[in-house]
Amino acid sequence: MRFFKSSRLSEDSVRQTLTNHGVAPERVDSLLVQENGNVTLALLATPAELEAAERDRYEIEQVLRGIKGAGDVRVILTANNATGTSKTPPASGTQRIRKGANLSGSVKAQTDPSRPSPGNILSLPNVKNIVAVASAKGGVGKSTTALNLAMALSQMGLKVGVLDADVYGPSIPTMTGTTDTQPEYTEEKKLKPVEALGLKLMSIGYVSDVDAPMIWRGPIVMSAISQMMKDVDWGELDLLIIDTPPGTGDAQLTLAQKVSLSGAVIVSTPQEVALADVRRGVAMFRKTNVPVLGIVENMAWFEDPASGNRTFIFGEGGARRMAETLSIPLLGEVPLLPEIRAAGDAGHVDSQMSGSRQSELYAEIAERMLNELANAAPEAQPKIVFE
Ligand SMILES: Nc1ncnc2c1ncn2[C@@H]1O[C@H](COP(=O)(O)OP(=O)(O)OP(=O)(O)O)[C@@H](O)[C@H]1O
Repeated sequence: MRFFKSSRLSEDSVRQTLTNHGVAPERVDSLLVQENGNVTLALLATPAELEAAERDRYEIEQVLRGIKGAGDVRVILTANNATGTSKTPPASGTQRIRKGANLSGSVKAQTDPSRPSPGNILSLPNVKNIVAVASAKGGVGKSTTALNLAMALSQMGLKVGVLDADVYGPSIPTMTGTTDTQPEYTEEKKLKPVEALGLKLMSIGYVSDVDAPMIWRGPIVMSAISQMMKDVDWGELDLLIIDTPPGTGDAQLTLAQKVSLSGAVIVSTPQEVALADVRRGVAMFRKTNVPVLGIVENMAWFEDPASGNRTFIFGEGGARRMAETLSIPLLGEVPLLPEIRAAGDAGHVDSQMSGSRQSELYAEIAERMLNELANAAPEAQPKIVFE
């Protein structure tokens, strides 16, 4: 899609208005003024100034809405890119922007006496369960697990959404072949999730320019995630799976504290060094009273396609032992399967699903996870009958 400067409302006049209201030009990360007067502005903010920046964001939105000729106005906060340099300005005649997101809306704040931060708990009224899929390290197959698990749950007849909150490397658009899809808006100016593979999908990759590596710290990660939760029209869902950013730092802790999670699934590879991280992940969720539904051991072994012989590249049974030690269920062991990698990279995760080894493995994992969820929060369960 190409955007052209408006004859009525120009980028220059918006910039001038911003300057008049004390917004330093270097804080403008990107600006889009569409022909119909819609304005989308990304403002730079550092984690330290986030609260004040949120107030600014609101005020600036009001000011821009007041300009003659302005249509929909969206102001979003963003972090500096890794080098601290601003991005290349748009070519003349057209204006480039992070994919625009209408990220204003409402979310029901819910108090939960069992959580350490009873204020600011984010829940979604029509979503029965929110489950985080987490890993202490990147690259262990967290997104692969989140997506395949979501698909297995959907194939059981549940309404499932996936929120790709892996701000460091959103991979759900690639894995679902939806990188070129831009979410549309509802009449209420909420983002419609992208629908693919029977799932409702939303990713930071749809609403942000992911070309530039970003520094995302806890508050900014949380701000992005809460915007993606509350400003997306998820509709009724039995389960929303959150593909979380890898790690056990402040970003993950904030997420565990502030999102009303029904539970967490931890993904790990089997080697000891990875398992040491699992302890930290489990401790973090336990500290925030989020039930750990279990561990998925990914890349558990390599299986020779010809002979069926297994090679335990990363060691054998590590996650099983760790699950026993920590008294959490082992939801499943997924071997290194070339078709899992190929399907994920090609954006055809569903191509191997029907009746395949992969589909059976993830169906078992999904079934165990639902059982754990039923134990953790029996009153919030989706109704499902196994035959
Ligand atoms: N069981 C598996 N067999 C074969 N390939 C796999 C398996 N699990 C994951 N992969 C591949 O490993 C790579 C990393 O997986 P994925 O993106 O899911 O990891 P991640 O933990 O989400 O990583 P990041 O944190 O960097 O996003 C992908 O190319 C994926 O297709």
